[in-house]
Amino acid sequence: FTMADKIEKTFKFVVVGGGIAGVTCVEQLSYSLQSADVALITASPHIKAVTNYKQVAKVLEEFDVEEQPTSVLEEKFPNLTVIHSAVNTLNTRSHLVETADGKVYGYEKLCICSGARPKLLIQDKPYVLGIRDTDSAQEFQKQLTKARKIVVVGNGGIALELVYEVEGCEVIWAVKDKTIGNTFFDAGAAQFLIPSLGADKPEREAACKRTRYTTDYPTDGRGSGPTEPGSALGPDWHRGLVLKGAEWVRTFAKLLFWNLILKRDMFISVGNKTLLTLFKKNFSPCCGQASRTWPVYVLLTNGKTFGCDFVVSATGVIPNTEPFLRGNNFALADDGGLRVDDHMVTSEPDVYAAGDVCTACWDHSPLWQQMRLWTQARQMGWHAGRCMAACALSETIELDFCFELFSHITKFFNYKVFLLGKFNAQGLGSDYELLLRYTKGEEYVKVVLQGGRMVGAVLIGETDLEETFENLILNQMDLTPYGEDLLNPNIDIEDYFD
Ligand SMILES: Cc1cc2nc3c(=O)[nH]c(=O)nc-3n(C[C@H](O)[C@H](O)[C@H](O)COP(=O)(O)OP(=O)(O)OC[C@H]3O[C@@H](n4cnc5c(N)ncnc54)[C@H](O)[C@@H]3O)c2cc1C
Ligand SMILES: NC(=O)C1=CN([C@@H]2O[C@H](COP(=O)(O)OP(=O)(O)OC[C@H]3O[C@@H](n4cnc5c(N)ncnc54)[C@H](O)[C@@H]3O)[C@@H](O)[C@H]2O)C=CC1
Repeated sequence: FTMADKIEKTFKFVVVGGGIAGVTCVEQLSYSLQSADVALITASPHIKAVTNYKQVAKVLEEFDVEEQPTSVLEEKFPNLTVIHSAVNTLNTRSHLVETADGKVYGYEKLCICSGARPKLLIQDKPYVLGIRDTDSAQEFQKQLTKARKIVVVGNGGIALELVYEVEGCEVIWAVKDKTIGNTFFDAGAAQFLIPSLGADKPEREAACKRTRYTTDYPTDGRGSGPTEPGSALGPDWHRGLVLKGAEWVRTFAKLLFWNLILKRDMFISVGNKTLLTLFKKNFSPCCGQASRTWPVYVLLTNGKTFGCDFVVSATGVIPNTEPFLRGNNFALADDGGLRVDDHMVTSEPDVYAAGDVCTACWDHSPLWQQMRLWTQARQMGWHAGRCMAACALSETIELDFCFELFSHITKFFNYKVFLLGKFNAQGLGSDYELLLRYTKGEEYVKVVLQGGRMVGAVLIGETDLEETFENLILNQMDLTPYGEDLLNPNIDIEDYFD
């Protein structure tokens, strides 16, 4: 039998993936073309739905995200069919997909929103864990309850959240950069945040304009199995999870080894007896661990060795492209994502992609860059849905305004964080100026100026400057006359520019 002999049904639109990109795409399609047959094929039993969407400013947005049963979507959109299975094969010439249960579906237009998975340093469960979906977060939590010491490798969003949240367990944080949080922060911001690592956490968290993610889900055994990747966790994923180690104490050691830097040469020897014995021969004990043996040892490129209960590899993501590549001719970007143009179209006819699986390869606005984030997954899914519908109706649409300016609202170490535009002067070379305002423990404000115009900003703490700064970046006003007054705390900057 060829795939074509087994076709169950042909849909006008098929979207693969029930994460935020896929669900937003499906919603947009079902809403714009109510007579069209739409199918959502997803490996996970629940979908991620955006709720309480609010536009904070022109591009800054916030929303809650809830994990919901797929029936909620089907009830809302009568033209939608949800198929619970993973896509195993795609044939772009015949416009067919085959799922893991052997069923074949035809499509006129397809959107791939299959997300990404952790780029682990080494695959070796349960000694090396990645965190992506609800299952992997629960596995991490389970392992942590038995752990005395863990090594966290990576310096991005997940590592930052983990080293702050984990309690009752010694944490060794292996960082290959000179400062912490390198994917979001420069050295100044890192310096501002470091004291929070040693400090007690506040009893009640500060109110925060941050996207909220709900990890509540029915405990009816419908959780996705280990072979089915679930959707990525998002903001607040650690809320509701107790992240405590075996030693239930409040005072715990958090070791920051700035010089523990390692990457390519990092070697992880996992519970294999031979390796362990060999390894122990050269093992130079540190941190008072001489008398213990550990399930796993980590040798860092600075020559230091650490034993621990397990390693968290928080070292970025790899787009989930594999099932779609065989037999097709997709152009891939250097980061492994499916290359898409400004209409979210891949290099294969009638195939679109959105969210973490794709790489935005259009000419970006000078103030935007792709980062694999929740907000961008929503924006891309929405834009892909609009483009697919417009194409079916022979209409043309422009790239949406949200891609004009990079914006991200989040929270680290219990501080509100707003990132705007070229917040770390990305790609500006040396042709920029920085203005800084820094109040220890309260706020960190950084403005990136180029030719007297604001092109980026980092706001940490309760600054209330986000809307004004977003406006100043978007309108590209010449700020030279204001000089350093721009950040003068005694001047109400909002009145200034009204
Ligand atoms: C721990 C963690 C914390 C995060 N925190 C934040 C944050 O604070 N702020 C923020 O902006 N972003 C955050 N992110 C990133 C954010 O979650 C992702 O960028 C976003 O969820 C990506 O959405 P997506 O729809 O592209 O992919 P995903 O959410 O990964 O969804 C992919 C979907 O595709 C399905 N799928 C995969 N393969 C197949 C297949 N072959 N067939 C059928 N279905 C398939 C999966 O089951 C899933 O439903 C975080 C990520 C993690 C892991
Ligand atoms: N609050 C937020 O906005 C959050 C966002 N996220 C997003 O979720 C996704 C996954 O998060 P992360 O895994 O933290 O990815 P990331 O891309 O944010 O960070 C990866 C980190 O790993 C480091 N790294 C890579 N290879 C390494 C190696 N071999 N050895 C040591 N370090 C290495 C990189 O320098 C980088 O610091 C990202 O897209 C991230 O933006 C995650 C958590 C919170």
